[in-house]
Amino acid sequence: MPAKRPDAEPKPGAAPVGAGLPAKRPAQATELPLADHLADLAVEALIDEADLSPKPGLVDRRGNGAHPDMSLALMHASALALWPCLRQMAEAALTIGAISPLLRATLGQLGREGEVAMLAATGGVNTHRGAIWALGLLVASKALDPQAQATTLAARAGRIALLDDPATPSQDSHGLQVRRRYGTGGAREQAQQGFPAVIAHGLPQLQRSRAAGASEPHARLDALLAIMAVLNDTCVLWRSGPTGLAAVQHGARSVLSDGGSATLAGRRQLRRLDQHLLHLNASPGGAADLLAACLFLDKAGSL
Ligand SMILES: CC(C)(COP(=O)(O)OP(=O)(O)OC[C@H]1O[C@@H](n2cnc3c(N)ncnc32)[C@H](O[C@H]2O[C@H](COP(=O)(O)OP(=O)(O)OP(=O)(O)O)[C@@H](O)[C@H]2O)[C@@H]1O)[C@@H](O)C(=O)NCCC(=O)NCCS
Ligand SMILES: Nc1ncnc2[nH]cnc12
Repeated sequence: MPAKRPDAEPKPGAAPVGAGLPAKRPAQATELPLADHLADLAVEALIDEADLSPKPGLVDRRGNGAHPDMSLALMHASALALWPCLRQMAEAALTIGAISPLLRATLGQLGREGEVAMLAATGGVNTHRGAIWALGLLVASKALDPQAQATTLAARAGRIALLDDPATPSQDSHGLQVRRRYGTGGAREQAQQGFPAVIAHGLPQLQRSRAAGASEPHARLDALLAIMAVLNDTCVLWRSGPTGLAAVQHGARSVLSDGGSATLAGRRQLRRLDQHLLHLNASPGGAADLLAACLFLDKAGSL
């Protein structure tokens, strides 16, 4: 959880937290400005994703997976460094009030500033570029319509992503190089289509696994696997090409078809997948970002 901020403190003389409210209502939802609350939820989703273990090929509580330049502490530092940028994105959406070229340009500028903050916090390592993109759009979408549920939020985020940002630098990213080489879409297209990997796969799997009695960490691991099974992850393609992507997608499906991470057979498949990905130097970093988006939508979609 991010550190509690000064403006989260009750004002002197204010009614005690929860006074007159049903006992279980989260105090934070009623006390904080919406932009602060959405930034808190987004950062919490990033930290929950990083902590979740055992994730194949990724940084988690066990170690740095296929990323010699990352660690769990670095992921946490990166997530916390993104709070101001995510808050400003929500604030911009609240102020501008509608999907428009101005909102797109403002989010683009804030996103680039967020990337600078991330790189400063990590000493130049790209820990969360895809997450800034996905969560930035989703936080803005929720700020535009605080009552909206997950599917509507993701679809509206997609409409923002479809707008051009004239200030987008013509930098040759890994994602663009992969797109040229293999003809697949990446983070941009996933957002523009309304995050189908999350809405049609990650979130339903999260709910199915919970309903089947899986613990919360197992349900979240299953949601990650459901995303991995369908995503054209440019992080995987960049590092290990179509062979790596096939291994990720096939391996993730095998865990789920063997009963998921809560079963002994599923855990055996998961261990095999982790070893295989480390051998290939493959990392499903894009799927990890989308798991954070899924966890954000799970909470923000039911506020
Ligand atoms: C539109 C942008 C997302 C840019 O996209 P593009 O594809 O051009 O750029 P990339 O730099 O490749 O970043 C995309 C990141 O998105 C993640 N990702 C990959 N595939 C998907 C997918 N199908 N769906 C969703 N998300 C996906 C992925 O992030 C993770 O991978 C990171 C590590 O990747 P990489 O940099 O390749 O690093 P390594 O493999 O470690 O490299 P080596 O060590 O081998 O050198 C990991 O940390 C995760 O974060 C991709 O990295 C968007 O970013 C953009 O336009 N930004 C500009 C500002 C803006 O407009 N912001 C809007 C704010 S709302
Ligand atoms: N847990 C993780 N490990 C490696 N790259 C990531 N990008 C986002 N989350 C990640």
